[in-house]
Amino acid sequence: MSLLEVNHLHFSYTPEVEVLKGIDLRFNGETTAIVGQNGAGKSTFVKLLKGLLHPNEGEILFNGKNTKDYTPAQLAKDIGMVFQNPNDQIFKNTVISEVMFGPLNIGNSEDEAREKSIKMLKKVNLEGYLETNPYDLSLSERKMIAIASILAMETGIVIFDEPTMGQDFAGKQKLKEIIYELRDQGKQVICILHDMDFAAEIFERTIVFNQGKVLMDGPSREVFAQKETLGQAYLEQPHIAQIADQLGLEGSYLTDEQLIKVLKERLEA
Ligand SMILES: Nc1ncnc2c1ncn2[C@@H]1O[C@H](COP(=O)(O)OP(=O)(O)OP(=O)(O)O)[C@@H](O)[C@H]1O
Repeated sequence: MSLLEVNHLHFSYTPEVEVLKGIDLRFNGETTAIVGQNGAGKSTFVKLLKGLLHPNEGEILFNGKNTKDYTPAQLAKDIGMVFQNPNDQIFKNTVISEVMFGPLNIGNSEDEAREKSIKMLKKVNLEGYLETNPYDLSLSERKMIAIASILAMETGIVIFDEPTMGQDFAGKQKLKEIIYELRDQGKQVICILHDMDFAAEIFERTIVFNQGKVLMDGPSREVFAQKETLGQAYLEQPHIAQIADQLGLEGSYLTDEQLIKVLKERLEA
């Protein structure tokens, strides 16, 4: 039994346009990137996983049980989702009350919620801003507040919608640390990304959405090696793979380290 199982999923916002056109996927713990051009249906898909939208056809099973048989409160304990735009998520007037809202909402005591929230705010380097209004901070800091809020709920599944958008190098390094830590804790991480370099470097599995369907699904190394198929979804290979291609190297290169190792070996030979 898969942790999350998606069968024959169809979804439309309006009767004229079908946004998801039959998705079948299983999630069994591997860190997973979802990529695809704008409008491919990625955000819609994760909103369905989180139970914010409901399928028109097909089903989503969490631990073998249809998500429509869970209440939103039950699902909230297990599936956390960081929205693409933190302004859609943040509504409290201090950082600490914003982060505590989720844990309190799923039944943590005031003390537990505060303790978990401070721990997560430390993780994103915002523990110095507990009483600050989130809207007095930058957008990238608000993104980190939104991330801390979801992490503080300690859900087994964590979904990120575009977490790298607007983050500088340090922010991306922080995200990388967080994703690795969640993976090491045995949590299911699913992450929508436009940054192919980040997807290729960090995620074990990559799913490519194209026009409401799954175009590719597999180990990131295999998916990102397929330049032509990525092109069909208007996606580019990660930069490292492009450089390796231009150098005429065979094989799949996803990280600087992999490419540097091979180049050193060649120079030394
Ligand atoms: N609330 C809505 N009502 C009607 N149509 C919507 C709504 N939200 C999204 N859509 C449409 O559904 C399609 C898929 O949108 P979705 O946001 O899921 O794509 P996406 O792959 O996440 O794109 P992006 O990378 O730009 O976030 C798009 O054509 C979009 O315009």
